[in-house]
Amino acid sequence: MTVIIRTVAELREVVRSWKAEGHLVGVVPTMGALHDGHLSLARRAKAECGRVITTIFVNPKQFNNPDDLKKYPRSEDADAALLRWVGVEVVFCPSPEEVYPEGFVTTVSVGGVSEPLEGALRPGHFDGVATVVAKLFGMTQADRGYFGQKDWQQLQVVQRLVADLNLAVTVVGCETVRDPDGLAMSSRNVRLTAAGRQRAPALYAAMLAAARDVRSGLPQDQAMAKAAAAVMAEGFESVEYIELRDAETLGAVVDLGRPIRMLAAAWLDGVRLIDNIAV
Ligand SMILES: Nc1ncnc2c1ncn2[C@@H]1O[C@H](COP(=O)(O)OP(=O)(O)OP(=O)(O)O)[C@@H](O)[C@H]1O
Ligand SMILES: CC(C)(CO)[C@@H](O)C(=O)[O-]
Ligand code: BAL
Repeated sequence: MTVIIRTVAELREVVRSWKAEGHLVGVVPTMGALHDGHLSLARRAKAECGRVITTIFVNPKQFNNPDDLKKYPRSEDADAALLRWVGVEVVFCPSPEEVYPEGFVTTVSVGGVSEPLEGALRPGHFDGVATVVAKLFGMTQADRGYFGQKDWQQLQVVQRLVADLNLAVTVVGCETVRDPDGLAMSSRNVRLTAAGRQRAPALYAAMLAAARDVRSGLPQDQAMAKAAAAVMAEGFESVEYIELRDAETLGAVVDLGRPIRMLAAAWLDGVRLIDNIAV
């Protein structure tokens, strides 16, 4: 049975009873408007944990753009139905006041890995993410937390947060789920026009081509510039970045022996798409 819980007190009560029964508890943090990407995280959590909580909370603190927050898709009833189908035990849907009651003043700020790319382009975003994720770990007392590789930099920020604060949770990074044409699933995709949706897979295609170019010896800068040009030729409004970075620190690639990630952000139809691949 799937139960919807809205208060921290009730959640703590349920988790206390699960732990007393010896269950491993998994948490899948989301902002709702669920798609198969989210459900893949929930299924993985179900396979690995005795009890699973999916959280649905559109966290105002991580939106640097008020318009983006206002337009963020919300579909709680449909989300609950999908989670019931996957069999998660609890859907935790707190109100903003429950998460940030009067008097709340703490901000968790992860250095280093939070600073470039998304951190530079969305000021305050990762402070908002780190703060709410730390709170969700505290509220759920989860043993395992499931995050998507689609938000690669976020995943590295969460790993750093857990390591630096010695949080007793294991972070599990899950593969990006894509539509058949290659577009990474994202809640914001519903805001694309039909024509934009047709063009959107060009981002992933350009990244795959750039990875092939780099492997066959084209200098990094030229390969990334070629990819950006290919995306613009498909009618994207702008490319914020297509870059190769150290996969863990998100710093510049200096050691070719370490894992490298290509990360991109681009605007299409007024929607900001992000993606990343291993190189
Ligand atoms: N296509 C995907 N494959 C795997 N995991 C995903 C995918 N999309 C989102 N996730 C993961 O689901 C969790 C919740 O993400 P979130 O609710 O922000 O959804 P989203 O689709 O990324 O929405 P948006 O990017 O528009 O904010 C995050 O850990 C995120 O990385
Ligand atoms: C991890 C998260 C749920 C925190 O609000 C959010 O950033 C997301 O949906 O990726
Ligand atoms: N999926 C990452 C959360 C955000 O874009 O705000």
